[in-house]
Amino acid sequence: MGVKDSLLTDEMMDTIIANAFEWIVVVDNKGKIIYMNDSYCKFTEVDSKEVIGMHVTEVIENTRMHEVVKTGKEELADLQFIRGNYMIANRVPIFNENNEVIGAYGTVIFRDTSEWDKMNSHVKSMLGRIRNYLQEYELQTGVKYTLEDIIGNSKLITLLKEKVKQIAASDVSILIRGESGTGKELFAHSIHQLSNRSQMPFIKLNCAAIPEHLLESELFGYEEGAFTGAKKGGKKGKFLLADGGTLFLDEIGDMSLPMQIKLLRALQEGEVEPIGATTPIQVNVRVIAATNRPLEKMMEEKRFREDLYYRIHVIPFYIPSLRERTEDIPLLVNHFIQKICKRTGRRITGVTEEVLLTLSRYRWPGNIRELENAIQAAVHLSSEEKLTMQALPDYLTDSYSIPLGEKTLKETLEDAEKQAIVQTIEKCHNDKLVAAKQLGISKSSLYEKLKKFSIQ
Ligand SMILES: Nc1ncnc2c1ncn2[C@@H]1O[C@H](COP(=O)(O)OP(=O)(O)OP(=O)(O)O)[C@@H](O)[C@H]1O
Repeated sequence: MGVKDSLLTDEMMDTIIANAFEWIVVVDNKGKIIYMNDSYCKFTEVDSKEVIGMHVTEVIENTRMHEVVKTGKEELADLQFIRGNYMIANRVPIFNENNEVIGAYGTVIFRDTSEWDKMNSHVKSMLGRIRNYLQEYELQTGVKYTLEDIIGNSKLITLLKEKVKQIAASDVSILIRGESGTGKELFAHSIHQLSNRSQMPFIKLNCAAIPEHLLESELFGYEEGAFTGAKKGGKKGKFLLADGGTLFLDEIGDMSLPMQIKLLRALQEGEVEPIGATTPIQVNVRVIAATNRPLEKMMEEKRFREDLYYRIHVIPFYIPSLRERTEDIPLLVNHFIQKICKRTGRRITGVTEEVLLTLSRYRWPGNIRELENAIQAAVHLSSEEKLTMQALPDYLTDSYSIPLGEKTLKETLEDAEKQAIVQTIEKCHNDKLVAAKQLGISKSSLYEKLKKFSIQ
């Protein structure tokens, strides 16, 4: 709605601009004043009608408005000394449709830079306090991320963020599924941070990273002298460290069957028995588990226990891959550029259209982690203000080329067929009937192909 159609009348606009907190001056292309608002006139002790037509240098000390109409270049946040004070001035040229400068407008934001200094130091001290508080909170609880750290405005991510808010307080177990690098850990932290346990510890254990024989002592701890090599005083297990808080079991699909039994027992009984202990210890822990493994198939093959599955799968939580939400790529790219520039002191303002298109087309098997690494490499390689195709790692720009000479024609065609099937099923959110329709084949022939290519 334009000003003319709105309830705002021209008189109202005049009053607002005349008394605006900012001082405003408008000049023509010769530097002659055509408007100066009341508050600016009061300060410079001139009459708002009399100044019209005067050269701006006759009215305002140290002005550069007459220069801006000559250069056509805006000058932002410039310091200008007026009547004994440094002020912060913005000067912006005005162009006509032929791109000729027809004038300029200037604003002065702070009448006195001490106001600005005060405000600046106040903001800085607040930021410092918040940072200290966050560091302390991270140190005390282990929580590194909150929902605000999850970047993305696609429908899928927005819905997931809503779901986090709904389920965080419920205190039930959650199983987060999703490919590697999709942000499972970020979501686990955010759920804990929004739960009633947020002031208690968030403890992470990567079940795939710990050798089988050490996993039990990592989870449940041990008593002094429990085995040769045991530490003096024993060791607290992750369960006890997480008491009152949340235990995040990453890569739970990689846990061996004997460990699954022990974990299930601890979850069911609410108690753990450190190795070498004679009595169990009560614990109150919420478990958030994560995996990229096909647990249902593993259950069929008796590689994952059904009872444990149902114990941890109270609320399923699926994080879509990056290729299912390419709308998030521009925001993520900017986020990572800013993050990396802040860390390295580089000045990169964005990416070219071509780069954005390339990034949106790539399949991102390593998801957001891979995107972050690619941007990091590009920022380091770039000497331009915007990231260009030259700065992108080769594999991103070559991703559509066919590996000539490496595969037979039959294999190449099969690869393409497989890729088309996987992508379509993902796009249809696993609805095979819809996917078959989109691929132009029957449901039974889709199932045949899934079997042929061992697609789960
Ligand atoms: N939505 C997001 N916004 C910003 N950064 C993200 C987002 N999702 C993931 N990341 C970043 O991507 C990286 C991988 O995230 P994370 O470790 O949570 O993934 P994951 O799914 O747990 O991976 P894995 O299964 O390999 O453990 C981290 O550096 C994280 O900060």
